[in-house]
Amino acid sequence: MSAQPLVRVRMQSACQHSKFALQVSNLDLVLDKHQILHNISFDVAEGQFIGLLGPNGAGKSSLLRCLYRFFTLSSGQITLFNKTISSFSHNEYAQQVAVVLQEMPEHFNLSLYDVVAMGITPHKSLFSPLNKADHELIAKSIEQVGLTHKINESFAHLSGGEKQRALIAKAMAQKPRLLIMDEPTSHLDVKYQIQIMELAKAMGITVVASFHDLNLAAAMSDSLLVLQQGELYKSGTPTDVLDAQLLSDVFDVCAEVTQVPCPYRDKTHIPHIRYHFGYQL
Ligand SMILES: Nc1ncnc2c1ncn2[C@@H]1O[C@H](COP(=O)(O)OP(=O)(O)OP(=O)(O)O)[C@@H](O)[C@H]1O
Repeated sequence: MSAQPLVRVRMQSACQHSKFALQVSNLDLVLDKHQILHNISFDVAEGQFIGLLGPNGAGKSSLLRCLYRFFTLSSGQITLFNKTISSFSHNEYAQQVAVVLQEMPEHFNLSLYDVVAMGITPHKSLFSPLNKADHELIAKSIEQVGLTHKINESFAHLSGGEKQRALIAKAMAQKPRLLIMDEPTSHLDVKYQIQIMELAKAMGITVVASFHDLNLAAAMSDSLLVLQQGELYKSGTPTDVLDAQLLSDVFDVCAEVTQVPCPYRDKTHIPHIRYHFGYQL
């Protein structure tokens, strides 16, 4: 691995003076005596869309689990809007951070509507009923993911992709300031892979999302973080990060990288990867 010096990375190219949503400092994670993450530091400016990349086992889910407090750091610090994440109460954190995972939670007896309504819970006091604005927000969130026709169906009976879209709608109803997504498009057909990421982007909030589709990550992300063997290997804009050398060194594939116009940013280009096949020959 052509390791780069581990520097404190500031991902704020689009907005030099905005405040940081997230600051990760010298993060180490040790599980069962194994060092899973090592000395990870980066800052994310508010409103940035960050793509988290790396091969299988690189530590993407583990890093995201640290961000959403499923794992406790072995050392280092994470702050959300200048406040260390361990100092938030459970409810305060749920008001700020929504999480969409690739695993499906079991909601056996709930309708799609009920599941999306759960997104509003952190903002309601105990036993306070949903009001008209809440119902409108739930219906609008469901409409935005294209599931209005299934609104009263059992969540358990939805397809994998429909469940994933329902969980995005729940995150939208939650109105978070940070959205964490761990491979949220894994069950989706290609149209919804793009649409879900565009919906997340349109929320206008800070997003940290892991991807295996590098072209989708390049198109959606303001900045990329590349992990390898638990370390931050490279970071920067998609154009800075994704080149043939990195794809060979980190992902062990042979590919050609060209620059194509970016659908989201005028006059900018983003990398487009074309993989070469024939590894078994
Ligand atoms: N609870 C755990 N206990 C021990 N080791 C773990 C635990 N969770 C993850 N690991 C290990 O940490 C490493 C990183 O796993 P992680 O799931 O974070 O990788 P990833 O980049 O998300 O991989 P993938 O792309 O395959 O989902 C792996 O070697 C994994 O076996």
